[in-house]
Amino acid sequence: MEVYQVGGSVRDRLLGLPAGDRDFVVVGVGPQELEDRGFRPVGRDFPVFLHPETGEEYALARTERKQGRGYRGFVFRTGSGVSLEEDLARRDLTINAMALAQDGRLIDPFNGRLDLQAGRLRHVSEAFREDPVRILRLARFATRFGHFEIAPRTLELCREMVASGEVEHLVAERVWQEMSRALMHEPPSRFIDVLREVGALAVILPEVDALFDGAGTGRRVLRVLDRAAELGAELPVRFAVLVGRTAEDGGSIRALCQRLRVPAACRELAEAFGQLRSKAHEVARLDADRVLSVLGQLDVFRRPERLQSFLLACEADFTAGSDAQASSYPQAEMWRRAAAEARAVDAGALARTGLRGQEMAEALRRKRTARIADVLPGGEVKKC
Ligand SMILES: Nc1ccn([C@@H]2O[C@H](COP(=O)(O)OP(=O)(O)OP(=O)(O)O)[C@@H](O)[C@H]2O)c(=O)n1
Repeated sequence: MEVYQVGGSVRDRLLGLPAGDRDFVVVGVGPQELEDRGFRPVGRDFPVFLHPETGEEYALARTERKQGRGYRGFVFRTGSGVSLEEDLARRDLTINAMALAQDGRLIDPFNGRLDLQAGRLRHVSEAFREDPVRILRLARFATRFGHFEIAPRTLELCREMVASGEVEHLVAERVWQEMSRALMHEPPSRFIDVLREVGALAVILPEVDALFDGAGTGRRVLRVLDRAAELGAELPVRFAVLVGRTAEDGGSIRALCQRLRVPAACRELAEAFGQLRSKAHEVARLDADRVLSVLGQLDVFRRPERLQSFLLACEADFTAGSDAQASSYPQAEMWRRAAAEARAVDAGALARTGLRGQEMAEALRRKRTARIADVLPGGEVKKC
């Protein structure tokens, strides 16, 4: 049996990048022979096996052919008759379609190395069409390798795939998997730009796509996204600034997140950012009651860590782009101090004085607003 290292680990090795997971292709044997050698079958849809010692993935060389729509619509031919070249030919991009033989020889029938050197993302063959996830992967690689260009025919192919309705059948988990990885590269706006360029954004994130129709909100959102990346923001912050402003058109961030099965931490921050960003910027003009109400909406009493992410999203929003007056965000410090003061009120001590229910809530509110007022620039409590 012949064994070849294939896919992303070969690409990254040629780029001199640290090795991630290695994948292997096995040629010249069938599934039974691999099992006889102690490999454990794991693939539900494809014949993939784990090496008995290293646990690395070994797949039988296979060809795929599309049957029906969506991610599960594959039938494939596999077995000892499929060659390495046939296997490589059904892969997505030339830079991902190289193989390394055990003696160190590079097998590169589609000139992946040349494309890697030239900084070019190019599909291997028309078989690219078989899997719409590849559009997202293309956009992700374009983001990860920021200086790479996408071959015109590859872009055209993606547009044709979108036009044929293929992208509508993407499984939510796969979309989120690619998007969440892509947003962590720099600058993350490239991911959105590529998806827009091929028309896929309108299908995957129509709410975000719509921001590009009118007064420049879309471009502005992308600047904020890149600024969040510059500030070293985590995924929830990047996601929040990307989708937060879709609520302004009456859209529902919740519905968007449910559709894509976005994790709760990302969804909650996006909703908070969407609702509260303007108030956060204006803290100097808010009275203590309003400040307390925002802190309550952010749930900072039960989840103090949320404030930090929220403020980072707001900072990116406030300081992004050429039209920003400010490069710093002093509001963040005000919010932190206000939150610290509000949290310092001893609710337990109040409860021990015998206050209950509404009275207790009111007393707590008054104590908190009094302390918050001390650290606000105006220094006053609104009388109500
Ligand atoms: N939709 C897909 C997914 C994967 N592949 C092929 O399978 C290989 C392994 O895929 P995967 O491990 O998911 O990604 P990598 O390319 O290794 O990239 P990353 O470093 O981002 O994991 C890819 O290189 C590519 O040859 C493909 O052709 N089409």
